[in-house]
Amino acid sequence: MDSVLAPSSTSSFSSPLNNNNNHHHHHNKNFYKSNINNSKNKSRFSVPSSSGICNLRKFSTVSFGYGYRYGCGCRLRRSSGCSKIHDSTRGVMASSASPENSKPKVVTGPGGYVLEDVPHLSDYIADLPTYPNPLQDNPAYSVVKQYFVHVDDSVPQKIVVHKDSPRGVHFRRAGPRQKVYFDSDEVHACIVTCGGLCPGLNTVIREIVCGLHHMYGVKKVLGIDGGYRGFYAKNTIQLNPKVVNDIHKRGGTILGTSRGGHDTSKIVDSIQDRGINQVYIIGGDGTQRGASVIFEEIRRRGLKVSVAGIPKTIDNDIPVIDKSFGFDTAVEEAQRAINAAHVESESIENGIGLVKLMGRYSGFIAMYATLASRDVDCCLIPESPFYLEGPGGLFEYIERRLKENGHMVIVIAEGAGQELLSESMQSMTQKDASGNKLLLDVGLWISQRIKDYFLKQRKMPINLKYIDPTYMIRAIPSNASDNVYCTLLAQSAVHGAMAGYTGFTSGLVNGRQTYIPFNRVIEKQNKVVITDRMWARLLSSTNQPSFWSAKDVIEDKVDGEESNQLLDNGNCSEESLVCKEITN
Ligand SMILES: Nc1ncnc2c1ncn2[C@@H]1O[C@H](COP(=O)(O)OP(=O)(O)O)[C@@H](O)[C@H]1O
Ligand SMILES: O=P(O)(O)OC[C@H]1O[C@](O)(COP(=O)(O)O)[C@@H](O)[C@@H]1O
Ligand SMILES: [Mg+2]
Repeated sequence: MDSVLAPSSTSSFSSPLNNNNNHHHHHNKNFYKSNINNSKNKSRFSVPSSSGICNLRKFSTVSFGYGYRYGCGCRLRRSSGCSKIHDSTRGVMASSASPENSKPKVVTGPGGYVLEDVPHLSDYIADLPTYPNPLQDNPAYSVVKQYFVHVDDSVPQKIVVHKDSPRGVHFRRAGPRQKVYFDSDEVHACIVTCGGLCPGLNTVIREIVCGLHHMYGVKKVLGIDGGYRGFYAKNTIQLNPKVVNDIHKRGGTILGTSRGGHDTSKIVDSIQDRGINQVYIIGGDGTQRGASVIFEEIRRRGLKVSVAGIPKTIDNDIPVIDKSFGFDTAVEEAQRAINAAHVESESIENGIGLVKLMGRYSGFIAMYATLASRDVDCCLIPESPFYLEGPGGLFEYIERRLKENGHMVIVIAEGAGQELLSESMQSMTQKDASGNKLLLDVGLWISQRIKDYFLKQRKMPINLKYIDPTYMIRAIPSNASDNVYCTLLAQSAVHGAMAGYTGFTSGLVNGRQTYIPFNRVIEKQNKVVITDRMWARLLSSTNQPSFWSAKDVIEDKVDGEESNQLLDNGNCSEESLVCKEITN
């Protein structure tokens, strides 16, 4: 690595990698106190409240960059006794700290090597003490040849390269570090789950709690009830290995979830008030956006609080990562609905089995469920516009399949054909509490259109059975492979937070666990690329029309340059998940 292009914009930048010689502070419980007292703004820290002086030993946060930012774990802060001091402190912080967001940390090296690094607490807090990683005394890990991840280990985003290709973008490899930035007793972690359900949420919760407890001896873990708003509007739940022991066998999230309710300053106030110093945020694209602004506010206040995201999305629409947890489970569960549709349609004359699957903007579940099943004759996804009437349209294809085969199965993603629906129904302006567009039910709509066309227009008897298993798929526990995947994601997040990294999402890139900066997971959406080989495989397995005219194909070949470029820069391998990152 030869240069840091854009380190954090805070006053002091010290690489976490070079900062391993501070462990002489180990067990110095008065560390914060002594350093605060050494600060040139020392007088600010001894303002008495009506209930006495706040216990400096309880301070969970320090920053020396501006000399007078601090946080406090004191429970009295919201009470009349302490609020004046703390509120005024927030005022001071707001006026003194840099208002702009942190800049991406990019490190370059020889041969076109680029590391898109994640922030570290030491980027904005000077002289943080480090401690030996407690894992080195863990008997389970004593057999591991290489205990700790090398400080320079990184994972390439693109693994298909040419002889002369530059080394390209890399992400920091996840895993335990030799030195950690939290003493076990000092850690007060919290976990929150936001957005829609996804198989595996409980496994991630379980493994964060057990990982913190068993690997790092952390005892204080708080569950935030009901998503982001739970930080300031709900009770919390104490979590320990006993409480979470068998939750991975249940669907949903034991913590509850919600959409909307993201109030950054109330959330960060709550984090500060409770003395929380590690925040684990499990959720989809919206949640990671929320996590990113929470991180920025925490950094702005100079708090020693690590923010770690774990990407959750049943739709698999988060970019960079190979695939999201719960996706395999969803594809597997979708087989049951597709099988039912097949059995039903096969058993009656001109039977049509129609299955709606989730996928708001990305049709991965529908595509993979179709490819896995082999009973599907047509798969409709949001990325591939289709039309109903006329040559090359859906109705013509249905009629042909019924004549050839006597029955057919159609899989449709919930976000497919929305533009056709909005033409015939009122426009889609409604949004959910998080600001996501509320979709019209494409399954009911298309069922009706098919029935009207064949029964009324063509006077051809058909039997259509519509199955909507969407919430049944989302609500089940994760399968075996997702359980293992969830464990790795959760443990990686724990290792990262303990090592002082922050503002990162834990994710699988080319089969290796990495830390990805928030900006990379929130800037785009992962989409099926319909001009790539995986969609061609699907078309050839179903024999469905592409719904593309020759003109469209030629036009797309011209536009295609862009998507190929995206593919090159993206995580997508044509042999695994074929995808495209689009800008929101
Ligand atoms: N741009 C944003 N900034 C801050 N918070 C957001 C943003 N988008 C969504 N959120 C919050 O993230 C949470 C989950 O978002 P949502 O879109 O419902 O689900 P998901 O995270 O699964 O995509 C909600 O509480 C929502 O308020
Ligand atoms: O009815 P809800 O809970 O809003 O969920 C429906 C949506 O949730 C999803 O599963 C995606 O949810 P997320 O954005 O939370 O990942 C979509 O497929 C679907 O449109
Ligand atoms: Mg989402």
